[in-house]
Amino acid sequence: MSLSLNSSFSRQLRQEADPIFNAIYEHPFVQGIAKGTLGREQLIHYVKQDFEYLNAYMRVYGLGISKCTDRQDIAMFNDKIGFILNSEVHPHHNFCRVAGVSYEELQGYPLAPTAQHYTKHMLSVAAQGTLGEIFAVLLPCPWTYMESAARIIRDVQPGLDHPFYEWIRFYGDTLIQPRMQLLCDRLDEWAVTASPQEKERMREHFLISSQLEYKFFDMAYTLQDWPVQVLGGEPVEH
Ligand SMILES: Cc1ncc(CO)c(N)n1
Repeated sequence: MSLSLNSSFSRQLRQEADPIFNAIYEHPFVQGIAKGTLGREQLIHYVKQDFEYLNAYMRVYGLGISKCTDRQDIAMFNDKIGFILNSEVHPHHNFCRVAGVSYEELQGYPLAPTAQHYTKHMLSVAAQGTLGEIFAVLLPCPWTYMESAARIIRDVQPGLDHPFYEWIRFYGDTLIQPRMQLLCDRLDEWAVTASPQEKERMREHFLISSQLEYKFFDMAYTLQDWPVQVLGGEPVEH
């Protein structure tokens, strides 16, 4: 398919989200990664929440697969599920090692308010939206991390002695780039034939996911939780 007119829809969305991407980079959680100063409780809260977030993210891929008419799109989602299961555990292991806890003991916790908001946002778009809307709601996740990590590499030039070296290299590295590009390309192709109304929904999903990326770091930094503890904060069976 020709990428002519709308080939820049993803760039247009990225441009519009520029203040959000900048605010994410400036957020004390991301700056705490850059400076290697994040606290143990913040790392633990992040990993507990992100483990569950990534489970939901894979379910969104599954719902995406249910809407694919093309084998290449199925292969793209399949590759992304494999990437989360097999590779995206490394940055979590990095945080766990610094916090001095095992990964297993941080799994199965209930979602805090912002993680709940973000996962429900993605799952509702996945259930109700088109494949193009699913591309849009998913894209800020790899994009914000890739850019934040690339900026940390540029600004801090972390060496092997940096406590979060692995996390930074994982997201700033070239492995993520081609996968993200594929999702951008599919979003751009979709936008070529999408109606103005659908494109507006895609735009809204992209911007809300970008805002929720900021809120997710803020949730981890402030140890955000529900106002009243009724579950005892223990892991729960799903
Ligand atoms: C909340 C969140 N956003 C993005 C990523 C990167 O995949 C992640 N692991 N978690």
